[in-house]
Amino acid sequence: MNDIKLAVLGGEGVGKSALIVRFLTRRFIGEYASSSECIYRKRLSIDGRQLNLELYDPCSQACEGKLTLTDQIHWADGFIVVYDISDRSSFIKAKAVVHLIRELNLGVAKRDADTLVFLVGNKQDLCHVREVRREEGQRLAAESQCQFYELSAAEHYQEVVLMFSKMVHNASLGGKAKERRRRPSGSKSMAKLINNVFGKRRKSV
Ligand SMILES: Nc1nc2c(ncn2[C@@H]2O[C@H](COP(=O)(O)OP(=O)(O)OP(=O)(O)O)[C@@H](O)[C@H]2O)c(=O)[nH]1
Repeated sequence: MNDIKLAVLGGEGVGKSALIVRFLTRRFIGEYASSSECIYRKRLSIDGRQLNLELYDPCSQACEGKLTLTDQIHWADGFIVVYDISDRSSFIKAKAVVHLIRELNLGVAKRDADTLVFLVGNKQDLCHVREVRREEGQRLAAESQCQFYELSAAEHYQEVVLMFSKMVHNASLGGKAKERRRRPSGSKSMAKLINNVFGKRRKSV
């Protein structure tokens, strides 16, 4: 069975957990416990093949044993780099992350380079307070050979699922045999994820 490892990266509060939880549970919850990094696991069937999906959700705050960004990049097969369209500083951070991925992935085959980094402008529902134009995201994606999405974890369930499904599909075709840096701890089962979302959320919506 194939293992697919995806890292959802980006600045603080851009909606990384919201996107992951939306994809895994269909739900959008206003606030998430985010004091620790974690890996969510899910079994998927894509094109008739069974896959073990691991989704890495980093913790933006300093926490013990936290993977460095470089470690995160080495660990993953594919990257979803998220910014918040209503926060320019998050776009600058996303740009830096994309550039670092490109620097560290110089040896990756061109086909993989094109398909395995997605740039995602989240919180499209906040377009009335937009600070990053859609064209800027598109330009960065084109310059950096990423696929571009602008969507809202809060309002666009179908788009979120499509985006993750496309990435899983691309990563499953990548057939990567690269050395993986496995994390023995810090993983969460679906039960724990649901507990995290519903039992420990910081505040309700
Ligand atoms: N309006 C709106 N708010 C969103 C959306 N996605 C996430 N949020 C909100 O943005 C805030 C941060 O969301 P998180 O999912 O915790 O973001 P994160 O990137 O995981 O945060 P850290 O782990 O702390 O870096 C929360 O208040 C979410 O409710 C969205 O699509 N639209």
